[in-house]
Amino acid sequence: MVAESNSLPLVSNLWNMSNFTDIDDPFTLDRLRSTLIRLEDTIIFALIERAQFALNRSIYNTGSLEFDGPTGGKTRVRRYTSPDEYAFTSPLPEPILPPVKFKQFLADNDINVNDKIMDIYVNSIVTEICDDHDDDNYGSSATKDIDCLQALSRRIHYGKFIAESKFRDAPHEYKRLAGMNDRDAIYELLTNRTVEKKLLERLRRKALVYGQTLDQAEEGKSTHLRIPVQVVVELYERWVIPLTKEVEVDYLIERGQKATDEEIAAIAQQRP
Ligand SMILES: O=C(O)C(=O)C[C@]1(C(=O)O)C=C[C@@H](O)C=C1
Repeated sequence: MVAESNSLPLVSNLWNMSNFTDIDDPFTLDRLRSTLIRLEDTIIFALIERAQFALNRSIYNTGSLEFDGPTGGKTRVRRYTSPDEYAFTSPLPEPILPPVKFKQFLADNDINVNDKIMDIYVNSIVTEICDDHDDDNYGSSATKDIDCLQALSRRIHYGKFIAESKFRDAPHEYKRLAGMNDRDAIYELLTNRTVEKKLLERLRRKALVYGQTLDQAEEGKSTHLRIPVQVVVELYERWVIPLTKEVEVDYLIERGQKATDEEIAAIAQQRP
């Protein structure tokens, strides 16, 4: 049996059934951006969860993170059949739930930057948020690592959906630039500096509020933050946004080069 899902659920977890069957077009830029905003919360809380444990350097020796704990379990409930979930381990066990038929939005592609995310996470992120000592909480630390990695991966690969939406808004222009393999021009065209600035300001406020222990009466005044605000903002500035844009450029190059003139005309008619 194949379960039906008319639209890609954007707010609930995608490997569950959709609550969003009544949304006409779940792929407008505004809707997609609202998912990115919600994922900010997921990422900040995942980092806070990880930061309660020490760095425990030894768990990052080759092979240590390749365990079948949460990844295996979530695979069984079809997490990685969802078009915005990319597993860090393989091979994956077969899901025990029937497959969901997701509405096709993305063009076929095999863009996957999980190796880069893993490298950056291990060498530049977890080292910033955790105290550098060993507290023996290896299992808990690794479990929280998987949560952080999976949330970051989902956010960054969401760039494909954003890119497809942008492509449909300006198909001729993206096809032309992709035809010239002009990555820089595509990068400029997809960049929205106002959105990025607002995002970083919002993130600063969220990290400040979510990171508080609330052991002081007045909100916003707590001196005990569970994670440094600057680390969260820099994480986005240095890694999350640039990697999302890299995914977007990769996707748009492939998308534009493969699109036929007939397809471009049809898209332009749908989204004048
Ligand atoms: O919201 C968009 O338009 C995106 O492409 C996403 C994003 C981001 O990573 O947050 C990336 C590029 C834009 O400059 C703005 C924001």
